[in-house]
Amino acid sequence: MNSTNFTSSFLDLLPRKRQRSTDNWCTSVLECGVCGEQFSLSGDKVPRLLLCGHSFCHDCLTRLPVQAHSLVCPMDRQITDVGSGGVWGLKKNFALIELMEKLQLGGTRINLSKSDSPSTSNSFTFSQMVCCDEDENHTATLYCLVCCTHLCSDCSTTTHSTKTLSKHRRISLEDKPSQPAMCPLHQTHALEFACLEDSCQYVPSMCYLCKEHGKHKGHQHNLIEVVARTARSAAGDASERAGAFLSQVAEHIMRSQNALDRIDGGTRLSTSQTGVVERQQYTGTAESARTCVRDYFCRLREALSAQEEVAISALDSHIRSRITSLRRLHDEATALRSQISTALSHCDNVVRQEQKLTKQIWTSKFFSIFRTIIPSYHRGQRLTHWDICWISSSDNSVNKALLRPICSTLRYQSLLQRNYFKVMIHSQSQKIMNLYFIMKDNRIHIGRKLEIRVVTLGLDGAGKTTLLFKLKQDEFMQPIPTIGFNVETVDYRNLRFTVWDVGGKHKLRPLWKHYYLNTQAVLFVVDSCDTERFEEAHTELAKLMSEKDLREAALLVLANKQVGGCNCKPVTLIQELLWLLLKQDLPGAASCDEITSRLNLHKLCCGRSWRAIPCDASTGSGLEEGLQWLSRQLVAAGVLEIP
Ligand SMILES: Nc1nc2c(ncn2[C@@H]2O[C@H](COP(=O)(O)OP(=O)(O)OP(=O)(O)O)[C@@H](O)[C@H]2O)c(=O)[nH]1
Ligand SMILES: [Mg+2]
Repeated sequence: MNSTNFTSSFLDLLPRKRQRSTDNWCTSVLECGVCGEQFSLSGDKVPRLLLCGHSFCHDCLTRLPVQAHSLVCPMDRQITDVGSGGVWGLKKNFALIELMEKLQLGGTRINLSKSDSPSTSNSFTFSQMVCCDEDENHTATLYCLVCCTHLCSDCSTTTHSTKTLSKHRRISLEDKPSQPAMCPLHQTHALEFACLEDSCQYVPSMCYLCKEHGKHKGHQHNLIEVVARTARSAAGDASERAGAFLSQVAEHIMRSQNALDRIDGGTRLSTSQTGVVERQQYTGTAESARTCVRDYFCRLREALSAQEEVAISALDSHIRSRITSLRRLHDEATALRSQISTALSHCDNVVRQEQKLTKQIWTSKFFSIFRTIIPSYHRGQRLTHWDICWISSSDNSVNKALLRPICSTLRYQSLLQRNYFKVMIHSQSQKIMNLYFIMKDNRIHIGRKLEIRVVTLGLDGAGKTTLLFKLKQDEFMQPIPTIGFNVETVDYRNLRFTVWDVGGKHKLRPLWKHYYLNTQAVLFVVDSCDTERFEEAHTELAKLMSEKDLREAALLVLANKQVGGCNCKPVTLIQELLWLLLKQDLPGAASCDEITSRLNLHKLCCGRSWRAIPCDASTGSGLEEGLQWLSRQLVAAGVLEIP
């Protein structure tokens, strides 16, 4: 039945005098304002309520545009927030639904159906007043499914009073099926019962004959209406639960959407005072957090840049002060340099004058020496290479000037010794200038020092390193045992001794041979107190003396650890105490003569220039004597002569 039928039936219910005035009201209240179709109690045409109070059917609302979860009322443009659940989130217009239900139950026949047929779906049907088939004056309230008759209550009792007819099933007229379904096997009988047997393989609906005599005989069964009502109520419950669940889901969706909106932000519609709908952009918490972080780092950068400025300005001021002080120092240094230059030039002048003077002095000194030598020669005393020695040097300038007058003088003399003459010619031809005259102990030297290579050997603990440091620095030290070697240069008069001190431990002695080559003198140190090791010292010395590379080397045996460098034993209490305090030169120290004898030096060093000298590294006594002897021996051996 269409909407017009429903409206007219409804209006029939109203008092006649009100029918005309309420005509428009019924139309607007019971019909959707968008599609113009009547509302239904459920389904697509159920009325849903907007915030502004207007109701529209569900179907039309779903077709309206939703912007930012908001619907605009097609009537008055008011905004309704539908949330994330969409149209499903809108409340049904229960007042309208209740009204429609009351109209249905109000004694007047209202047929609220949800038929699938297009003609009846989604519409109410108000049936006409049905008369009782037995008596037209009666209004039918029952329908007999077997007789297919409309009956009032009284007529139903009277007509179906017999035993057979009383079994006819009669239903309320409201439940009368529009087209009663007929049994396919017994086409004159309606389908009244439903089979409840799970194992039944036949169609579950059955007629009376099927139940009593047919395939469903003996099966559990119930009335179709009862089964349908049960099923309907179960479906209703399920639908209710689904609806509740749906609203829960919608609520969750709405909450999550709200949370998302709070985080992300977005757009919302709002109505201004003038009634214009406006879009409003709002920011989420994420953007606020980003802004906070940006602000923080911005402030941090500003603070850093301020600190940078402060640091740079402090650095600048420090640099400025340093530059100022350095400039001042530079100026002072420049002034000092000019003063020193002036002083140097004065010094140069003085030196030049001094050199002239020196040259004259030396020339006259040489002449006097020559004058001494030459008369000696005249007297028959022969000049040997011991008396005159000539050493080369790279320093040409001064001595060339010195040699010239000497040479000329010597040429003038006719009585020159052969060696002497040869030396002078040699010097002229090669233009080598340093000159040494060694006249017995009376030496004169001009030029650089003579290099002498000396190696110090001896047993471990003899005092080699102590002696070396005493020679070099004139101080008594407590050295650690030497592993490897020490080397020092010691200047003595016009000589420069390069002294190699090699460790004397037993396992280091095989390394001694690497120091022999070009050695001009050997210092063999003996611990005078360690008498028990004299034999060992003798053995090592004997090995040394047999070395080919040391054949020409002078040997100086230093009997170390002797007080005052002499052989005296401690006789006074003070001497005794000194020995004990310094742990030197114990009373049992052997004398130099004893050491000479114990080491058998006379035999061991036969044919070589050697000497044994007592010494003391703590006081340095005996060292001067040793060096003096050594220098003489080297000169005597011709080590200092020009080859
Ligand atoms: N009483 C006394 N002790 C000395 C003297 N000379 C050295 N000594 C001590 O003897 C010890 C050994 O001295 P060093 O110079 O190390 O002996 P070394 O010959 O170099 O020994 P190595 O390096 O092992 O070959 C040290 O404790 C020195 O202080 C001395 O003249 N008198
Ligand atoms: Mg040493």
